[in-house]
Amino acid sequence: YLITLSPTRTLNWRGRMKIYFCGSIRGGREDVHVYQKITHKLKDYGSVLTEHVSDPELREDGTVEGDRAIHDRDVDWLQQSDVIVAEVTQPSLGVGYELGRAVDMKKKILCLFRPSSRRTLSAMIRGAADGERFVVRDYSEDQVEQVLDEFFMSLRPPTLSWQPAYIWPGEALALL
Ligand SMILES: O=c1[nH]c(=O)n([C@H]2C[C@H](O)[C@@H](COP(=O)(O)O)O2)cc1CO
Repeated sequence: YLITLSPTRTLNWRGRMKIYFCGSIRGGREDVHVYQKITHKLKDYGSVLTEHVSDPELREDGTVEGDRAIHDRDVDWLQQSDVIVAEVTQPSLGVGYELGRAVDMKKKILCLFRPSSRRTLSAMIRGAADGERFVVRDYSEDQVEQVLDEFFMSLRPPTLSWQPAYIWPGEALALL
């Protein structure tokens, strides 16, 4: 009973996550095709709150009122999200800011960097990695799916302390 119920719960949890995807907008749109690939794959794992980031048609005017609305909406989405995935190859102030706020909110974070760009990732991102809550992965474009699968499969569902009977023995061991 325990063994059959728990994997189902875990799968349901994985497919229903709220995912905040970060990618450069005003920092430069050169990598938008990679953002599309990532967003497409992320949908296997839940809903992507920031789908507009990967929209090649995205146009924004940059008015003060508009910017405040974008900022407040995005901070609210960050708060709601279960996990943050950021493509950090193209440097972006907004993405850096989002990551800093997300660290403060103690969110689970995956940063994806492509060394083939010949850029060097900021020390404030590479140096924030702890391999647990803040993960930085070097990857190439053709590895998008594999890298995301590995990351999401490594996530553990939140502990349901009020529902201990549904914890699979394997998970219970992992939580110890
Ligand atoms: O129009 C926008 N909409 C929006 O959601 N953002 C957020 C999401 C992106 O992950 C990030 C991009 O920041 P930047 O524009 O500084 O590159 O900021 C940023 C802008 C423009 O700065």
